[in-house]
Amino acid sequence: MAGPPVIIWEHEVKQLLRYKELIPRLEVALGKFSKRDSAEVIQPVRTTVPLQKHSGFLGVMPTYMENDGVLCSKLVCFYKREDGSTLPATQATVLLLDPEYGNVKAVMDGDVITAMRTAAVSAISAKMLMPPGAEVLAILGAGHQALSHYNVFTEIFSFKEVR
Ligand SMILES: NC(=O)C1=CN([C@@H]2O[C@H](COP(=O)(O)OP(=O)(O)OC[C@H]3O[C@@H](n4cnc5c(N)ncnc54)[C@H](O)[C@@H]3O)[C@@H](O)[C@H]2O)C=CC1
Ligand SMILES: O=C([O-])C1=[NH+]CCC1
Repeated sequence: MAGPPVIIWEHEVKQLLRYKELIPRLEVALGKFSKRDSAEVIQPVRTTVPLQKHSGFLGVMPTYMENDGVLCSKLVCFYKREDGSTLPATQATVLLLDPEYGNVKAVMDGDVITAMRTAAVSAISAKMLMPPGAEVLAILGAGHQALSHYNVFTEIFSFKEVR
């Protein structure tokens, strides 16, 4: 009989996730996804449920990696907030399941995962597309994604200036 799921809170995800480990793992996962081999990665397009009354959406984002034995789904709610609102624009949770039995093994805070994963894949694309010798990093906005993009881009590249 499987025990109850482990809960991994935001401060624990923050301690565990490091760009220097996340980036190579994402590069491997993206490579597997590109092979279009269903034993490597099955990742259907995100399903969204409109939350019209609240100007938002629930997004459901499942993935199965049969060869790696990984079954998980992110649940993310995102909203169009009024200017000056202090409410979060995005809130996410990631569930890790046992693919053989179907029980939930871990419930993880998804906010830090969302911030870091999104910025990390931007950095991976920049590794391939950025002109050599680029000196200025420009970021539009100053929210969560702006901060995580600032963090990863300044960690792995050398810019003279950030705007
Ligand atoms: N593809 C993905 O995996 C993800 C995409 N997102 C998207 O990234 C965007 C940013 O998300 P967060 O950083 O979490 O939101 P956030 O609410 O923390 O930050 C948004 C920032 O944009 C600024 N902003 C809004 N309108 C602007 C304008 N016209 N000009 C300049 N700045 C403006 C706001 O002042 C705020 O600083 C959203 O569109 C969100 O849906 C977020 C998470 C994951
Ligand atoms: O994919 C994602 O995590 C999100 N998309 C828009 C807000 C969050």
